[in-house]
Amino acid sequence: MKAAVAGTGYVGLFTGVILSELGHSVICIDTDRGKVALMDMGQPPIHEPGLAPMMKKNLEAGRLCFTTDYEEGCKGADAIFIAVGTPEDKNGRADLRFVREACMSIGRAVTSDVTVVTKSTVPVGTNDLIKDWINFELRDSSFEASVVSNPEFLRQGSAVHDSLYADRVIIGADDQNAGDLVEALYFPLNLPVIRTDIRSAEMIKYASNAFLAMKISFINEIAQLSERIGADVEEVAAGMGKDERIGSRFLQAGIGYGGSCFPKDTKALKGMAGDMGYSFKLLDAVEQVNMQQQTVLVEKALNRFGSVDGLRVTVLGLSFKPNTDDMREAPSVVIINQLLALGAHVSAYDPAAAAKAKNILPSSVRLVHELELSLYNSDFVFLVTDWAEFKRMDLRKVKWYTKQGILFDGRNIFSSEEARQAGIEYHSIGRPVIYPQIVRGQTPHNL
Ligand SMILES: NC(=O)C1=CN([C@@H]2O[C@H](COP(=O)(O)OP(=O)(O)OC[C@H]3O[C@@H](n4cnc5c(N)ncnc54)[C@H](O)[C@@H]3O)[C@@H](O)[C@H]2O)C=CC1
Ligand SMILES: O=C(O)[C@H]1O[C@H](OP(=O)(O)OP(=O)(O)OC[C@H]2O[C@@H](n3ccc(=O)[nH]c3=O)[C@H](O)[C@@H]2O)[C@H](O)[C@@H](O)[C@@H]1O
Repeated sequence: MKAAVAGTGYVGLFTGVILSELGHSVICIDTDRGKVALMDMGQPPIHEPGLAPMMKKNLEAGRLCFTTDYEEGCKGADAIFIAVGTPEDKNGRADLRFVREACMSIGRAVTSDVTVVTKSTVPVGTNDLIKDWINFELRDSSFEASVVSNPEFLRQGSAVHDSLYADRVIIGADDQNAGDLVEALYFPLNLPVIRTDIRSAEMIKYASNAFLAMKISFINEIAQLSERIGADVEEVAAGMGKDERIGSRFLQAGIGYGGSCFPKDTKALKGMAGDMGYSFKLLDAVEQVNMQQQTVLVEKALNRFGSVDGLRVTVLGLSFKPNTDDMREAPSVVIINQLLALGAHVSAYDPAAAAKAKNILPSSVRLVHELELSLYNSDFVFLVTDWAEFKRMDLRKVKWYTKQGILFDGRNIFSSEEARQAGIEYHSIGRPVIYPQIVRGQTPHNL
């Protein structure tokens, strides 16, 4: 089959690459010329493990190509996917500007009846608008658009796996044939398919993201309490997660969720509820806890040192999660700005996100290109993103290279035992502080 995909961010590019991997002929359309030129040469504009070889293979096989031209893209397409961004607007609602522009371009370009498949995360009811926007452009022709809601559930950093082995494919369609067409496109993946009406499909996406965000905020509150009460949140999460009704995933306590979706989608869902005269009380708390959690590392440092004014801090990890260079809503930005406001000197290291971070962080942040170098001579270390490179690190390096061997781990990537053996002072989330073995006559403060 032939598919077109409008928008080549994470979701659009993956939709295109995966559909071409399944043997379909795919053309991806993006208004960003620079991006299209890059992708035409086989270079993905995002850092995502496994993407580049898959993209190159399908480009070379002639199943995948890129364009800025909607007429070229839409010509003969059995289905046209919309995967443009739906960022937060100034009121916390989803900004549908790009979706609307894509619809207008599709409506002007198609030369037959068309099935439009919405991958972008859009508020409930938007697919009705999408249909209207496209059909308005088609008003002088005999053609008509059908719409299908097909939300995306991939995670950045594991998008190849998530796409090939998705837990489910949601197909929301009022038109049976349009729904069948989308189901046929995914057929080779042999995934569980759930067919629903359009509004339920739209809601499934927001409800899923909000629920996952709630799970994270819940475990972060348990972490706060564990610290105060003398429990270990890692033990608690492991014990809770064994209950199949709860499940072990998304119970990792830390410095709060970030990224391009949880923050904006929880706000948008709250906004949708508000528009219906309903106050979504749980989501208020989820957001509040998340904001509080982004400040815990700095609070711990203030408790430990009294003031961080003039101290040198190494921040390990800048992207909002590992295996991506995405800096959107990254907790690192909030944390670094807090540190700078308190007079600390910040050096940072990230295995992939330095280039993107450079445009976002204040110029006073020293971006270092090697882990060991970033540690050298600092007063303490903040671990902010759980990159595998940090998990593999010999923890003794914190003792060897920094002034006092003090690590604040915002992702709990080391066990208390590892910290003990490395002889460092180790502060983490929801667990007791580990101090190096006290040598006679010394306290943790002058070790
Ligand atoms: N990033 C993620 O991991 C996931 C994102 N989503 C949702 O998917 C949608 C897309 O998100 P991202 O891929 O992160 O988007 P993005 O914001 O990274 O990229 C959007 C792309 O669309 C292009 N674009 C804008 N207007 C256009 C137009 N009129 N025609 C063609 N291209 C146009 C932009 O140039 C850009 O390349 C959003 O609704 C998001 O909530 C859903 C699941 C996962
Ligand atoms: O709609 C979207 O865009 C996507 O949003 C999330 O995916 P993503 O944002 O890529 O990454 P996650 O792995 O969900 O992590 C989000 C944030 O939560 C944090 N997190 C995650 C899990 C956890 O247990 N604890 C925790 O703090 C991560 O560090 C990160 O900052 C969802 O997991 C995807 O299913 C969804 O498709």
